[in-house]
Amino acid sequence: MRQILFMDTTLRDGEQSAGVNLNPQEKLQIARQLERLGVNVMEAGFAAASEGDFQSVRDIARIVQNASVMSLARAKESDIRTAYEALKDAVAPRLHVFIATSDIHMKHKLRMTREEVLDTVRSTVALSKSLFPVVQFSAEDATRTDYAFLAQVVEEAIRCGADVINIPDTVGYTNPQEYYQLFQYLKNHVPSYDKAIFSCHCHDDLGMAVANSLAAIESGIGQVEGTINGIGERAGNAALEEIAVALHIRKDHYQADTSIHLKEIKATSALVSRLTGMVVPKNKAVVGANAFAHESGIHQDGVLKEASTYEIISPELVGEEANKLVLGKHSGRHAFMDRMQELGYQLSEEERDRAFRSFKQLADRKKEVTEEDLHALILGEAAAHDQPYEVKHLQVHFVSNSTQSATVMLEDQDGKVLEDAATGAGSIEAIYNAIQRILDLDCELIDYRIQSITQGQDALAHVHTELQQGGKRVSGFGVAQDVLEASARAYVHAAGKLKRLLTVAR
Ligand SMILES: CC(=O)SCCNC(=O)CCNC(=O)[C@H](O)C(C)(C)COP(=O)(O)OP(=O)(O)OC[C@H]1O[C@@H](n2cnc3c(N)ncnc32)[C@H](O)[C@@H]1OP(=O)(O)O
Ligand SMILES: CC(C)C(=O)C(=O)O
Ligand SMILES: [Mg+2]
Repeated sequence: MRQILFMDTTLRDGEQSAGVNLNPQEKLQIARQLERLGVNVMEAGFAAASEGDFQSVRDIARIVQNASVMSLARAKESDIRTAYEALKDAVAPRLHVFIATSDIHMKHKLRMTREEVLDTVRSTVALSKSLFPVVQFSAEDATRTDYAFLAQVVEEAIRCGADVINIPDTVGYTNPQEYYQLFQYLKNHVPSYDKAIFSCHCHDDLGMAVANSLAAIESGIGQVEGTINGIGERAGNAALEEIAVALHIRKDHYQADTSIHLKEIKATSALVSRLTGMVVPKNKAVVGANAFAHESGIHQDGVLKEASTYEIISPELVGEEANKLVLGKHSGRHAFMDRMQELGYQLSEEERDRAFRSFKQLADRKKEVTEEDLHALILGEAAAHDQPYEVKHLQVHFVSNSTQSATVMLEDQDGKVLEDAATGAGSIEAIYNAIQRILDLDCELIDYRIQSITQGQDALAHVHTELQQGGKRVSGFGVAQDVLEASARAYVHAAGKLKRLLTVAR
């Protein structure tokens, strides 16, 4: 198995994401975590860019023991010497010197001829090599560079001392097949190809950064570059965690090893997201919140029987706690019953059917049915089945700044339907008056409490009531998504008990 080196540039190219600005402490925190992750090289910054960047590169160079620390530098003597000052205390310092080689960049940005660029490559790579044990040279915008000229530049860079040659797809322009062929071309047209390690560096403008990186690896290169969570300039860089996991899961295909401790992936991703403020999309591969979540009944059933039916990556592999079977409207009985058992409910066949029906009704209205919902559901079911009356229908007419009216329909245990209407100062009072009329009660509401037991806009409401009449005091509760419905259920629960007690006492 060949070894693929991982060069992480979260702290340099990643920080080039619009709106991201890491302070030196935050960069140190990320650097420590990258070391734990096991990257071979970390690009700590661009030392000549600012005083703050210089300090960060120097601080990181002083603490990192198990990875090479690198700074970016333009092909300019002053940038190279500044990087040298920042990196001189590193255990394994490395310089990354770059210049653009595409006609577009040379003509419009650098305003240099090919000959001038070649001369600059020779002199700056040689200077870099006189200061650093390891020099990486990048031909910026390589994928839009004339291939013959690129081969010439690369040969000169290796001849002048470059140890690593990076062929960046700076603007995310290439595709897997073309990038693969470009490395093949260089292998065949750069005489000193074998004297350097070739590296890929991809951007995601066309959404192909990871695929392009994997194609480069297939073409035989030794180093891959990218960032955690794929953050970076414009659409970002290749996501290193995705590449590491792809190489691991498809080892049969890529036949390559890495030094990445996959278990550190989740922690690294979370830290980078928190400190940069770049939120990881839920559906992002490997580290998204939904990466190990199954919602549909058929998938959940498969995963419960054998996880590999729908999971090619086990969550534990990347430091994620466990997969998640999200209960929602696409879930089936297997997942529902599995969760019920997990929550400690031993339900009879009949209770199970009833609970599953209620769950499906709730799931139709709610994005995700949470554990609290399930407890509430069972609680509500229990309440509904230990009482003489059930709310069948509720209609409330609300008029602002006026008396409210409600029509309530109840069903008793024999299936008899009872209905009445009443008014009240508020909607709940109107409902309660209607229920009192139906049950022929003249009770006092001692306590009424409402609580949201689940989270979000579609949370379930839990209402508690206490009623008193003729020296008898009873309580009841009701659960529903709608507050008025939960209130009606809670009142009917208590009123049913009260009616029973008063009848027995007579
Ligand atoms: C593909 C990449 O990601 S490259 C890295 C990009 N990262 C950054 O630019 C972040 C840090 N950059 C900075 O802080 C600033 O741009 C600095 C400090 C580097 C330079 O700032 P300034 O001196 O004000 O120059 P400015 O950024 O406006 O322009 C860049 C200059 O560098 C030149 N240049 C660009 N790339 C290179 C290179 N690889 N080698 C030599 N010169 C270069 C440009 O031609 C331009 O030169 P000019 O001033 O003679 O026209
Ligand atoms: C500095 C270089 C390597 C770069 O980030 C790019 O070309 O994308
Ligand atoms: Mg880049």
